[in-house]
Amino acid sequence: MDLREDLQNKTLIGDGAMGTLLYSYGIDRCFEELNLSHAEEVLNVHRAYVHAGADVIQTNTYGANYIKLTRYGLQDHVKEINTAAVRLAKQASGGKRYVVGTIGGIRGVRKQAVSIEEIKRSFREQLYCLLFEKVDGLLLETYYDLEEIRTVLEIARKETNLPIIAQVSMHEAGVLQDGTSLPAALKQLEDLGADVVGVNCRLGPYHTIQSLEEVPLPETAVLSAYPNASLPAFQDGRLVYPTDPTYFQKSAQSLYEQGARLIGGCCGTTPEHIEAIVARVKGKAPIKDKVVPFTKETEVIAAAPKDTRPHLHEKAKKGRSIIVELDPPKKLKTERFLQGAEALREAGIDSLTLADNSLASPRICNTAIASIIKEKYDIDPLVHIACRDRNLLGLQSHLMGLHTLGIRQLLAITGDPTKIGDFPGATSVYDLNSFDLIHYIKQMNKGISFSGKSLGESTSFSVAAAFNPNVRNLNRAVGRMEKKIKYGADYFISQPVFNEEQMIEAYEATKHIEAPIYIGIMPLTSIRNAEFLHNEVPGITLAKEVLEKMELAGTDKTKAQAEGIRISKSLIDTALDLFNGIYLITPFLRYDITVELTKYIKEQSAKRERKVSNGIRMV
Ligand SMILES: Cc1cc2nc3c(=O)[nH]c(=O)nc-3n(C[C@H](O)[C@H](O)[C@H](O)COP(=O)(O)OP(=O)(O)OC[C@H]3O[C@@H](n4cnc5c(N)ncnc54)[C@H](O)[C@@H]3O)c2cc1C
Ligand code: MET
Ligand SMILES: [Zn+2]
Repeated sequence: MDLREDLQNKTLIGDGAMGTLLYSYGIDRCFEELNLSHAEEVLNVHRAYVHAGADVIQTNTYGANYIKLTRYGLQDHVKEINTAAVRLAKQASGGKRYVVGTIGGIRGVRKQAVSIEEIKRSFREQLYCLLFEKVDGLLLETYYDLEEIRTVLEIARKETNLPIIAQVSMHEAGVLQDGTSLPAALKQLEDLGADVVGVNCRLGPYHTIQSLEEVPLPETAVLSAYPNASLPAFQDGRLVYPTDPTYFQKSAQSLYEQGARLIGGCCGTTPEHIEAIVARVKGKAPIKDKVVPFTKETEVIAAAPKDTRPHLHEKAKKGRSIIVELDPPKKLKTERFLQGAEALREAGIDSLTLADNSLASPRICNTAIASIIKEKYDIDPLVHIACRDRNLLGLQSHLMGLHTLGIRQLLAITGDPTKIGDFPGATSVYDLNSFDLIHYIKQMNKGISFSGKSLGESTSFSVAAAFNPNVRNLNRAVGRMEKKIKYGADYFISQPVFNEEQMIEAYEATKHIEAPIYIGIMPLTSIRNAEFLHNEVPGITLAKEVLEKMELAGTDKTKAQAEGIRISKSLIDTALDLFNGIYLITPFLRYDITVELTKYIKEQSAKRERKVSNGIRMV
C-alpha cells in the first residue's frame, strides 16, 4: 500500500467529520481528549467511515496541540492524546486503510492571537508524536492563514518523507483571507513539497466546486477537497448542517471533474455522505487534463478617488502640523460642537480628531459628525476607531462607510475598557486588537476586504496608532510602536504629556522612529479636572509640579483655566523643539482654549522659522 502511488492511479475517498459528528451525538467537550476517556466512541466513528468505504482515515487529533488543549487544561497531555488517536485509527483501519495524522490550523482572522514562533513549537510537538506512532501520511487541514500553513509545511517536509496533504480554508470562494487567490496559494504549497494540495471546511460543496474551477491541475502534487456538508444553520441553539447525502454525491462528481483526486468531507458530513461519494467516484481514473476554461479575470482594483490633500503623516514629515481633538457631544445638541469645529478650522488646524466613545461612554457617532464637518467646513477629519464596540463584520462595514464618505484619516486603537464608562456591564467585542486592525485597514488600501475578497476599489486610509509615553517602561511602549509600524501604522498620536522631562524622555526613546509622532497636550481646567485625569483615567499621569500649580491656581475658574493654558504653552515650547506634530485635546468642548493654543503654536513656529531663515541669511 502506497498512498502516493495510489493517488497517481485512482481517486481516493477520505473520511468525513469527526468533531461535528460527535457534537451531533450530544458530546460537547474537548473532542481529542475522547481518545483517552471515550476511546470506544472514537473507534466507532472511525469504523463507520471505514465501513462506508473511505480509503484515508484521519486521526482524531485536529486540535491535539498544546495551544488548543490549554483551553481544557490538557496542554500536558499532547503525547498521550496523539498516541491514542493514531492507535484507534489504526485499529479501525486494520491495516487496510491509510491513516493520516491530522494537524489543524490555529490562526483565524486574528494573526495576533498566536505568534508564528509559538505555532512552530506547538506544531513540532504534535508532529513528532504522530510520526513516532508511524502514521501513513499527514493531513494539514483548516489553515486560513497562508503564512501559518507555509511555515508548518516547511517544518513537516524537512522532518518526514511521508505523503503530506496540505489544505487551506477560505472565508470567500476562491481567495484566502490575505487576498491570495486559491490557485496561487496551492501552487505555493506544491512548491514547498506538499504531495496533495487542496481545500477543506468552512464552505459547502457549491463554493468549494466554484473555487476549484479556477485551479489548474498541479504539476507535481494532486488536488484534494473536503467540503463541509453545507452552510451551517442555527437551530434550537445548536449548529446543524442540513444536507442530503445525494446532493453531496452529485457534488463529489463535480469535484472529481475539477481534478480532485482525494475527496472527503469536513464539518457536518457523516458516514452516509461518505458512503454516497464512495458509490459515485471511488477508484475512478483520475482526470489528467484540465483546462481552466477562463481564469476569471482578476478584477481590476481601481485606485481610490484622487484626493490631492496630503495625509497627516505626510504633513508632519514635511513640517509643523497641528491636530485637535474635539469630541462628539454626549448630548444631541451639536451647535456648540460645530462652532468649535469652525473656530478651530479658522485658527488653521490640519485636522479635527474625533474620539470613538472615549472613556467607553456613548457620544454622537464620530462618523456622522466627521461627515458633517467635512461637508460643512471642508475639514479633513480624523476618525478614531476602537475595537471594543464592533465585531469584524461591523468594523469592515464601518471602514467601507468611512471610505464612501471620503474620510481618510484614521486612528486605530483597542479602546478604553467598558468598565470605566457609562455601561460597566457592557460587552466588549475585541475581535481584533489595534495591531490587527491596522493590518486590515492597510489590506483595504490594497483593495482587499478582511476576508480576502476584492473590494473593487482600494481605500486610501492613512492610519495612526496610539503611543503612550505615560508608562513606567518606555522601552516596552516603544517596542509596541515598532510592532505597530510593522503592521502598517503610518504615524503616532500620543496620550497627553504633562511635563517637560517626560516629553524629552519620549523624544529620546523614539528618535530612531521615522514615522512622525503627534505629541499630546491637554490643557487642564481645574484642580479637580487635573486630579481626575491623574487618578482615574487610564494612560494619563500628571507630574507632581503640575498638580501643585493647579492646586495653587485655586478654585477660581478663570485663574485655573489661565494656569492650565500657561502649563500647556510651556509644554508647547518644548514640543516645538522635538516634534513636528502637535495634538491638542480640547477639554469639555472648551474650544476657545484650543483655538488660543493653536494660534500660539502658529506664532511660535513662525518665530522659529524666521530665526532659522535669518540665520541662513547671516551665513
Ligand atoms: C491618541 C489616543 C486616542 C484615543 N482615543 C480613544 C477613543 O477614541 N476611544 C477609546 O475608547 N479609547 C481611546 N484611546 C484609549 C486607547 O484605546 C487605549 O489607551 C488603548 O489601550 C491604547 O491603544 P492601543 O490598543 O493601540 O494600544 P497599546 O497602548 O499599545 O496597548 C493596548 C493595551 O495593552 C496594554 N499593554 C501595553 N503593553 C503591554 C504589554 N507589554 N503586555 C500586555 N499588555 C500591554 C495596554 O495597557 C493597553 O491596555 C485613545 C488613546 C490615545 C493615545
Ligand atoms: C474544523 S474543521 C474539521 C476538523 C476535523 N477534520 C473534524 O472533522 O473534526
Ligand atoms: Zn470543518
